[in-house]
Amino acid sequence: MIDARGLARTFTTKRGAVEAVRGVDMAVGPGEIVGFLGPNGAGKSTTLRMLTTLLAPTAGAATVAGHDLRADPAGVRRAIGYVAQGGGTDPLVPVGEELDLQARLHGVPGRARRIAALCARLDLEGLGALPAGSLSGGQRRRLDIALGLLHRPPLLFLDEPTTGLDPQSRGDLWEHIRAMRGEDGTTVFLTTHYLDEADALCDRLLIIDRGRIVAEGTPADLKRRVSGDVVVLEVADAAAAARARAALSGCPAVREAVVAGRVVRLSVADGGRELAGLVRALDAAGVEPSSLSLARPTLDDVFLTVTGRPLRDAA
Ligand SMILES: Nc1ncnc2c1ncn2[C@@H]1O[C@H](COP(=O)(O)OP(=O)(O)OP(=O)(O)O)[C@@H](O)[C@H]1O
Repeated sequence: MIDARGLARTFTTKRGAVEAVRGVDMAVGPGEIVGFLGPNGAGKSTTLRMLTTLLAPTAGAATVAGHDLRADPAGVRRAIGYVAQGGGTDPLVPVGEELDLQARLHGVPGRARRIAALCARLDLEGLGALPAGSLSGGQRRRLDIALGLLHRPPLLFLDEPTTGLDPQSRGDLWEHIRAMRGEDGTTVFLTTHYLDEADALCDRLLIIDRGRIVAEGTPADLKRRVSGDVVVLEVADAAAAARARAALSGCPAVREAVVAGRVVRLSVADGGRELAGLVRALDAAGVEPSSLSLARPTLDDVFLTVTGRPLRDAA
């Protein structure tokens, strides 16, 4: 569905060239839900804008939904759905009118039937007469997705689909996205800042950092790459965190110690056995943790291992 080779984009600014995307290779198969993950400024939006023809690449090539990005951008546009961050609906226009207008614009055959089917599937029934601006956050996002799916695209791009939604609405939307893939086999390519979303929703993840893909695989594969345990401790302030890091870095059991604010994350081979030694080292350094926990690796830890910095705090 997506096959990109060396896709790159450099912006020319007054202060010089900005290499936003430095050569991205990716292959996304039909029916996959792929999450595109990375901290702020990593190059997610720029890549997405190139794949959806909104921005021309400065180097590289891609085939998207069977069409060449450079030679046939109109073909790409006809074959994809794109739901931008925050959507694009007019808040004053009633839901039913918006759907009908967009269906006409796309020349959707049997449009009343198509709209009814999408509204049933995305839980939008009975909302036709309401202006889009009066919908809840979750309903609005589902309306945006319905609009993106009207012309039955085999590939749907979602830019941060659940940002700003409450946990319940986020979970609901994940269900809808999974159902859509299950029923129509729609391929979904989504960007997200949420690691739980990447973990729960996506079949496969691509992690981008500084314009390059730095890791890819299923969430489980990626987590398996980080062997051992993670010890997370919270201390009083940043100065104490720096002291804790210095003291713990000297322990042979600690492979890596990274500080983010008042939190110190340690990568250790066997957390259960080594915990007592870590506490003694902290004690000797005069640092008293306010909390200490032992956990299995998360996607955050994967990012830390791959790039040497935490994803969430970098974001
Ligand atoms: N039009 C532009 N002109 C100059 N630099 C740009 C432009 N668009 C993006 N950039 C720069 O390119 C880099 C990548 O930006 P991009 O928006 O793709 O990152 P992102 O991963 O989507 O970040 P976010 O999560 O904040 O949306 C950043 O350093 C950004 O400042």
